[in-house]
Order: sequence, then structure tokens, then C-alpha cells
Amino acid sequence: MIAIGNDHTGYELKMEIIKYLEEKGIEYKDFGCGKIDSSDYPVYAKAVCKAIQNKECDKGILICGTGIGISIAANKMKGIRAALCHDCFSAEATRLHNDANVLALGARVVGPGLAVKIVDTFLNTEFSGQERHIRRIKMLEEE
Ligand SMILES: O=C(CO)[C@H](O)[C@H](O)[C@H](O)COP(=O)(O)O
Repeated sequence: MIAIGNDHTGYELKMEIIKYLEEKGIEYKDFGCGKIDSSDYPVYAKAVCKAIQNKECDKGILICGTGIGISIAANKMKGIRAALCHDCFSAEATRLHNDANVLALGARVVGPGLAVKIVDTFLNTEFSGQERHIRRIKMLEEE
């Protein structure tokens, strides 16, 4: 189950991603806002990340204008490894090396075609499970 969330800047891109998820038969829960003039990205980051923390969802996709604010907010949440990716190489690498559980996207940065390819790469790449990466991920949880 994928948790998806967005602020006002990410509504259109979210709908494109939802179209992709539905075409692929991937289940999702939408925690984002609808078509509104203004909203606050931390609200949606928290909602998506809580759904991952309580195991209601396995991974998350977060969208704001740049992807920056919403990824900063997500990375404050325990157990969340949010990666802001605007290319497929990074989306693949963050799954392989960081076991990232949240993908952040900037709707004012990438177009829908590339964004959907990034989502596809992120969702279809497994964590490598290599010892050095497990060790480093554990270090991320240390105070
Ligand atoms: O990352 C962001 C800010 O760090 C996001 O891009 C927000 O979506 C953006 O700040 C929204 O800006 P607006 O002027 O309120 O539309």
C-alpha cells in the first residue's frame, strides 16, 4: 500500500501519479490536499509518514513545489528515509543504498512524464540488503 500526499502545488502531479498507480493496479491511500489555493506541506508529510510508521502503508510519495520542504518535514519523523529525486538514477540508488521509504518530488521542478518514470523506478527497485548499507542506515537512527 502506497501513501501519497501533496500540498496545493502538487495536486495535478499527484493526479498523474494516481493514474499511473491505478493503471498498474497498485493500491494507494491519498493523504494529500485537493485542488485548493494554499496549504502547508508539513501537514501532508506528517500524515503520509504516520501511515508508514503505523504500517498502514509500506512506502510514501510526497509532492510539494520543490520537494524540499516536504522532504525536510518527512525526514524529521522516526524511521522515515525520504529521498528527493528528480532523476531515475537517484531513485534507483536511494532504494538500493538507503532503503528510502518515501520519495519526494517537486511539482515545479519535474514534468509529469519524468515524475512517473521516477515513481516507477522507486517502486520497482528493491533494497540491496548489503551489510555496509544496513550498517549506515542503522547509523541514521542514532541520536
Ligand atoms: O518546498 C516547498 C517550500 O520549501 C514547497 O515548494 C511549497 O510547495 C512552496 O513553498 C509553496 O509556495 P506558495 O508560494 O505558497 O505556492
